[in-house]
Amino acid sequence: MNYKLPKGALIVSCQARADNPLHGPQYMGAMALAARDGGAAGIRANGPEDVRAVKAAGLPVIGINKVFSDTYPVYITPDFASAKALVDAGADIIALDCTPRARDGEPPETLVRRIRDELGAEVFADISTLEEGIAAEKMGATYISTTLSGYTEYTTKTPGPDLYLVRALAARVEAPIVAEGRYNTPELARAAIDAGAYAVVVGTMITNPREITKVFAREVLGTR
Ligand SMILES: CC(=O)N[C@H](C=O)[C@@H](O)[C@H](O)[C@H](O)COP(=O)(O)O
Repeated sequence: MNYKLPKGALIVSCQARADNPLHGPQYMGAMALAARDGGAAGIRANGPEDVRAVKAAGLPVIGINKVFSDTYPVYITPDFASAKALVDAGADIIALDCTPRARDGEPPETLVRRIRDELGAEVFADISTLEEGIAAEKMGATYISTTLSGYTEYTTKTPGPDLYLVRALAARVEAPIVAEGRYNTPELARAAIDAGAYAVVVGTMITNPREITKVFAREVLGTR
């Protein structure tokens, strides 16, 4: 199988919410260029505007569309329309929440099939447990990513990444496993590959200067 993401890839997530001074496609486009020049082999970006901007780096783009709801916990590309907007903007791969949690509309198995068949895009399943990863592979997801470990109501957020989940998935799933979430040092990113990950996504510690500054400030000011 020919995957759009190369094996052993470092993927850089270029995201900045509205409250972040770096919010906006101009900044995220520049982040993607910097990430590419530093050796990233793929970019993860949120929303059609940022996806369009990060395409300029010429790397495979994993698009997500965060849509928050007062009623449902699922917010990462929760429906077909949000996925289609990303493909229209140039995303090569669509990441979506593949947990079985309640959402407004089609279940993940239908979304995965429609994204593959109707939009012709690879599917990147964001999951939080081993069982969800096994289910996402059966749905036909191209990649299985640990993105949501620690961010669902039934998983625990540890200070570090969930390397146990990477190992467990690598032992049970044929599809490429992507390690994502709190890979905050180069050593942890490498540990993910050693644990069986096909690729690793790093966001905050590469592309969020505010959060990186906080880490330094806590240490320097002794407010840890
Ligand atoms: C849970 C959720 O919504 N995660 C998001 C998914 O796109 C992003 O906010 C994370 O920054 C991304 O997963 C990378 O992780 P980290 O920033 O820890 O390297």
